[in-house]
Amino acid sequence: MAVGDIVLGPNQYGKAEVRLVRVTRDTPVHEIEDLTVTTQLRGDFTDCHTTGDNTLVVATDTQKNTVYAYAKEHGVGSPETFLLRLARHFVDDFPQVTGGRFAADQHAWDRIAVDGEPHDHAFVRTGRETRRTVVEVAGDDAWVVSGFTDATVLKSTGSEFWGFPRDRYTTLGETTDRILATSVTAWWRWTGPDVDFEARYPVVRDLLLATFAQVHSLALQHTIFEMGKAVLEACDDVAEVRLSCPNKHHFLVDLEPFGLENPNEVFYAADRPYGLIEATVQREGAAQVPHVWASVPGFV
Ligand SMILES: O=c1[nH]c(=O)c2[nH]c(=O)[nH]c2[nH]1
Repeated sequence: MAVGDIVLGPNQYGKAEVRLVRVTRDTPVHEIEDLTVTTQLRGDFTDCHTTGDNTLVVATDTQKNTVYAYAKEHGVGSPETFLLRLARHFVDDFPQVTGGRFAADQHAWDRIAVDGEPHDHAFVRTGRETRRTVVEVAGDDAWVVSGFTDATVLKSTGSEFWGFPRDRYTTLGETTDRILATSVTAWWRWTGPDVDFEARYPVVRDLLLATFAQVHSLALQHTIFEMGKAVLEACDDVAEVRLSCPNKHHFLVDLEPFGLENPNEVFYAADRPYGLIEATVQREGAAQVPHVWASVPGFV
């Protein structure tokens, strides 16, 4: 092949955002699991792209059907386990599939309370954050990242911001007591695929949010580093943590024109612009896996 010939570069394909609701109804107390699943296969698909020969193409419709059939046959369980099981099927059962990317968002439901009791089969979607996972597979290797988006958190004190450089464009005042609010997007990479994800996910998630609450913040940068550090210190099965946090500014309203004092009580919650603070927290010298992070949405 001569230099300059047109060739196919990296590619993947699959079904995006398969909406799956699995009801477990073995007893009168039903359980629901609600996921949005994306499958993307990688492998020997050159002929399809270059000549239209579909001999090796596992149709995206088949991929979608497999998601539903696997939910019936194997149940869902943790989204991570569900994706690993799907990934192994596509890679092990189709020789042309060498790997892929598999992603799931989990939508949370609570039981509706009736007379103070949780109802057996009626649910309300919670406004909580969305749990997410991405699984990357290449041959026998698998990498799993878990995380969540849109966990909106606020502390009404315990946050300072001062000591920053001042130039002729600086108007921001220094403060030793402000509201700190953000919508946490957090992702962490597990050291391997053999993790009890259902047990470990809430441990990491709760630790991140508890650290947000407990750290006396000198900057949002300071807080998010401490959040990641707390997880790495407590969890041997987590290799690294990535956080993306918009600084949801709360500006003190000037009530002086109305003859009122405002000792950090009345704020204007600004929408835009917002500071966007992002960081990776990792173990020194640890091996990096940039190809996994390249497929995690929402990171620079
Ligand atoms: O926690 C903060 N970090 C910043 O970098 C910054 N910049 C700013 O204007 N406010 C803040 N707050």
